[in-house]
Amino acid sequence: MAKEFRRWVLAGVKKTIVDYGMLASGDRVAVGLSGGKDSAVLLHVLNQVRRVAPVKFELHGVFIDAGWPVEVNVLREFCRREDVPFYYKPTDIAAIVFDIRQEKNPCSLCANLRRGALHSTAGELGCNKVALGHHLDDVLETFLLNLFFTGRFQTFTPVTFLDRSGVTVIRPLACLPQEHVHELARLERLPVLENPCPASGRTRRQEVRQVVTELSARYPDLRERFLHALQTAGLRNLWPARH
Ligand SMILES: Nc1ncnc2c1ncn2[C@@H]1O[C@H](COP(=O)(O)OP(=O)(O)OP(=O)(O)O)[C@@H](O)[C@H]1O
Repeated sequence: MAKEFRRWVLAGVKKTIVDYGMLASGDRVAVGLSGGKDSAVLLHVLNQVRRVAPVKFELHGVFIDAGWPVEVNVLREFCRREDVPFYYKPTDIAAIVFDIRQEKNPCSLCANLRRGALHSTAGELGCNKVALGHHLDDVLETFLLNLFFTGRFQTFTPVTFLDRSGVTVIRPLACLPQEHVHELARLERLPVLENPCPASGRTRRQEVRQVVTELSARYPDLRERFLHALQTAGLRNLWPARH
């Protein structure tokens, strides 16, 4: 059963990679490791894809240290086990967000700074791609966050080319619901670090996550329907721009 599940997840991720043309021969991919389950699964699964894929690409694990105490050696050891080089980048992000800027809603600034540091570190390492561990629940939550708080239809895309840094961001787990990502992390006993962020657990994203949990108890196919809607959305079905 567990073997079947592993195979099913691997096949799903491979399909997403092929469907969206995420990887090509010669790619050097910086895999953003946050210490959380999602990015641990991302590295583990990409490494399996690497072993069987017809295209040859490299993986590099990258951890951006925002300035909170974390057990970085756990990530170093995880990368060693996966036989992937590990890079550690110290930064002052926590001090900028909480002490200097004293942000009331710190999450988006913190995420932007971490992402900026990850892209520039990828560039320093000669990586042309950055892989992030966002899964289908993240895509849905981001869609709802944008709808509820900014009035826009907008969410992460599976592949995004960034003009400024010249790197391409890929999200190989984008079609996989969170419960499957977490189940694989459990089965494979992947390392998970405690999130030391003081804002963790009381964010708008947590609020929307609760909404998704409630809605999916009532409409169990919600995530799959949302994914289908995203993959088949046509502008014809939306309103035209106003004159
Ligand atoms: N400190 C970091 N260093 C490197 N990459 C990071 C870092 N923080 C986040 N990332 C990357 O960005 C993705 C999305 O970040 P986010 O903070 O939303 O994490 P998450 O959805 O809780 O996922 P995870 O379970 O991996 O922490 C992560 O999956 C990871 O690939």
